[in-house]
Amino acid sequence: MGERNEQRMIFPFYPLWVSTKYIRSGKQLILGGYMQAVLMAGGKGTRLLPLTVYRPKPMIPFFNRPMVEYILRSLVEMGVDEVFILVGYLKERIMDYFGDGSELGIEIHYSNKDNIKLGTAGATRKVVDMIDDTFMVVSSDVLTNLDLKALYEYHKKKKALATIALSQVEDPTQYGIAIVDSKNRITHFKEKPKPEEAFSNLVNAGIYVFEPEVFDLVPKGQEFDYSKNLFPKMLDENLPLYGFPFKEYWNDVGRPSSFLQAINDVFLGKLKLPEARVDTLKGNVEYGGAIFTGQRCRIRRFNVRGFAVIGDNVEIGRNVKIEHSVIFSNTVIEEGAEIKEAIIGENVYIGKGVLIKEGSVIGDNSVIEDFSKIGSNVKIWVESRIGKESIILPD
Ligand SMILES: CC(=O)N[C@H]1[C@@H](OP(=O)(O)OP(=O)(O)OC[C@H]2O[C@@H](n3ccc(=O)[nH]c3=O)[C@H](O)[C@@H]2O)O[C@H](CO)[C@@H](O)[C@@H]1O
Repeated sequence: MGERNEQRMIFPFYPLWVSTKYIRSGKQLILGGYMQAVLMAGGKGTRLLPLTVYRPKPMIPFFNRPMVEYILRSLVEMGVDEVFILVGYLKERIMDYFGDGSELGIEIHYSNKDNIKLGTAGATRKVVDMIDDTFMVVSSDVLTNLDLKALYEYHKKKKALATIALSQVEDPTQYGIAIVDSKNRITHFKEKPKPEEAFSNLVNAGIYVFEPEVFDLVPKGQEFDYSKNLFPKMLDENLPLYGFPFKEYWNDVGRPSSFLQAINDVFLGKLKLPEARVDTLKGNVEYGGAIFTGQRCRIRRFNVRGFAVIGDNVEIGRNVKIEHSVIFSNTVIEEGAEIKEAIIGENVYIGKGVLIKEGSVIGDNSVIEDFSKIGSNVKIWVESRIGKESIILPD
């Protein structure tokens, strides 16, 4: 909003409907020819702690790129020209990495830099004055093969005021659930239902299309959420809120287990990431597993089962066994260590013969000394030091 006001001061006689972004970007003044989107990236990612102590959830590396980069690239691919990123928690990490968006070929602006608690719809409200036409809002947490263009066109065809992409899941209790009528108009919506209230397994996938005027329903400067406030309000007022059920891959990476699942799904070809460059390095694989490494790694012959996804500058000693695990950058794993279904943070030292069991997460900058054992589902906080031959068990 601030930016537009500034521009209006510079060009005080531009009629209101001429958006200044056309002037900035030199794009053609064709209605509908310029697409804008909003990316929600202010959340804390609490369920992924300790991985989110030093990085916001969207910046968690996924095949050595921030997770959010994939959805941003999908927006670019569908023709989006300008993205407003709603930042908050650890915003600098996002802003430093993506800058003005020129490397991705889009124009990026950041909003809610003061991290005011406005909720997702309230924070979008702040940038809506800069948006002239139908636009998309996407969560930065999701990895999906959903055809964003098809969703956008569906919204247009239905003449909806808002359309929610709906995925089908087995357990809907962690999500917002919707019931649609035969024309896919949403008739009921409930955020995070109790098991007995779970009347549908069609869930809000965190990807929406809106007409800007919907935001007249959103109070300025107040906390207002899409799922808890805006969608129920639209239903109360009988406004056209549509669902777009889709069957393509979708994973909202809520927990360490769903993060590992998403990695596995890339190797299985279920989740397609153009940038993932998944390779199987034959010769290093004893049981038949797939390995993906970043740059400048020093790796001895080691055993992989399932997969090992390894960041930059990682050192791995002899006879290490890695099974369905992810190792972030700058980490050292000494001889004979065994790591199973775990996520090892950045700049971690894992001593000789250390055993890390399934479901564990080791926070950044930690040291696990020789022959220690980390039990199943243990979260080791950042900067921890686990002395030699220690045993850490879950609660
Ligand atoms: C209340 C809400 O939205 N619920 C939806 C959200 O649940 P979920 O519990 O995942 O909602 P979160 O609050 O974690 O975050 C949703 C999105 O909003 C962003 N964010 C969050 C808080 C904040 O202050 N600023 C901000 O930008 C997050 O980065 C994220 O991209 O996504 C699910 C799909 O994944 C949907 O099924 C839920 O209906």
